[in-house]
Formats: sequence, C-alpha cells, structure tokens
Amino acid sequence: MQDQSTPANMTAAPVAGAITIKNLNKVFDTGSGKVVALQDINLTIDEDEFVSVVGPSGCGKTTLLTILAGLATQTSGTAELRGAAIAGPRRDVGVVFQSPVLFPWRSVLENVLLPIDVLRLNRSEFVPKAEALLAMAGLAGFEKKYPAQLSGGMQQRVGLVRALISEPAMLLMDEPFGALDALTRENMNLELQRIWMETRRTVFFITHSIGEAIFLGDRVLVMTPRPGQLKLEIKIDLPRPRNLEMMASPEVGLYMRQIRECLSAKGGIG
Ligand SMILES: Nc1ncnc2c1ncn2[C@@H]1O[C@H](COP(=O)(O)OP(=O)(O)OP(=O)(O)O)[C@@H](O)[C@H]1O
Repeated sequence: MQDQSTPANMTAAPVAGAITIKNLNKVFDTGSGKVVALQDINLTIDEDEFVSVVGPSGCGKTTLLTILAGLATQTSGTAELRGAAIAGPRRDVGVVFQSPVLFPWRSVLENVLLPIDVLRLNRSEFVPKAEALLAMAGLAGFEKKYPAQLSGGMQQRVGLVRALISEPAMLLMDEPFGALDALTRENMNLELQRIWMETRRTVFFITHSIGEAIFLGDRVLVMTPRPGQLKLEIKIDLPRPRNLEMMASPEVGLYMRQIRECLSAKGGIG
C-alpha cells in the first residue's frame, strides 16, 4: 500500500482493541467461476481510531466489513479483534447499515433494546442507558414514538444508538448516511463526530463520499477496483471537533485531490 503520511501505527505492534488483518483474501465461488473480492489485505486499526474506507463500487468494502462483523469468513489470511480471531458475530461489535432496519411495530426505545432482547440480557438494566444514548443522539422525548413517525435521519440515529447499546468495542458502518439528503447527511456527520468524541471507540466506516471520509476519519483508506486491495492511506491531520468550514480549507483540498487521483487512476468511485 502506498503510504503518504507514514503513520507509526502501521508498523507498531497492535494495541489492545485494535483490528489486525493479515494477508487476507476472499474468493467467492459462483456458478460462473471464481470472484476474487479481496486480495492480500493487510491492515491495523488502533483502539479508538476512526478509519474511513472509500473505493469503487464492487471493490469489496462490504465484504471486508462482513468479515470483520463475523458474518462471513475469509478464504485465507487472518482477521483479529483484540488479538482474537473473528469467528462469528460478537456482542462487542456493533454494525450499522445504510438502512437502519427498524421494526415498525416496536417503539424507538424497544428498537434500541432489540440487541439486549436477542442477547437475553436483563432489559431493565439497559433502559436508562438506552434513554441516555437516545438523548445524546438528540432523540430525547421520542422514546415511545414508532419508526414511521420519525424522519430518515432520526431513524438512522436510532440505528446508531441501537448499535451502541451493548457497548461495542468496535463499530462497523456501511454507508450509513447514503440514503439521506445532503443537508441531513452533513448534520449526521456532525452528530456522529460528536457521539464518537463522547463515546470513543474503534470505527470502520465505509462511504462513497470522499468529503465525508475526510471529515470523519483519522485515516482514510482507498481501495482499488476488484480484486479489492488497499492502495492508499492518508492520515487526516485536522483538529477535532471538525466543522463544515474546514472542508473548504487548502488541507482538505489536498486530501480530496490525492484521493480523487488515486481513485481515478483505475476507474472512479462507485
Ligand atoms: N455472496 C457473494 N457471492 C458472489 N459474489 C459476491 C458475493 N458478495 C459479493 N460478491 C462480489 O464481490 C465483489 C465485492 O462486493 P462488495 O459488495 O463487497 O463490494 P462493495 O465495494 O461493498 O460495493 P458497493 O460500493 O457497490 O457497495 C463484487 O464483485 C460482488 O459482486
């Protein structure tokens, strides 16, 4: 992988909580032949680091996320979380997809408590925490509402709170704001940054928006078209909290250009 920022964390021994991926490959066997989705992925993500991932459509971003989520297995190589091989879905990994997939018949609070019910934990212990998280996400007073009574952005925030309820060490997000309009998306970026700064955890964030990747990430990874490889990483050296005005700065302009050039070298972003 080309490294334009020489971050020390690429060579340092993995710290507790880090994601460590070594020589990872994923090949799908389809009726019409083999599809190499991921090729020789090597990556270390530090504890509490926010890593954004961009790449052309079909380059294997979601495949990598599902492996990290324990929902799929790699063909070869290793993927570890806190030094342990990822062997299946884990309580300490929260996943947020593009659609929040809320149950329409459950209230906001009950949707947030869903993982607690699935894990058969004591619901009453988690109600205050759910309420506090909802308040932090700007949803105080909406606990008893139903998904249909919320805007798209609010529903996505409920999905985020639901992913946070079981206190995951790692949050995996697959284009979580892709279905939102531009203004709501900007607001969600600000919200997510605020929530992340308050709750600090490792985040693996897939997006098709270069600006969103830079705005949120400590680091942006750029993948090649399929077979997906990590082609470039850029450490985003902007102070936090970041604001939307910073997105017009020369530094951001440079990051944008580097990422665009990398993507356009082999077909554009999906
Ligand atoms: N279950 C599967 N069986 C066969 N091929 C698959 C399967 N899942 C994904 N693929 C293929 O693997 C490649 C990577 O897919 P993936 O969904 O990970 O890409 P992506 O980068 O997330 O794309 P997008 O940005 O469009 O969401 C694609 O060519 C896809 O067709």
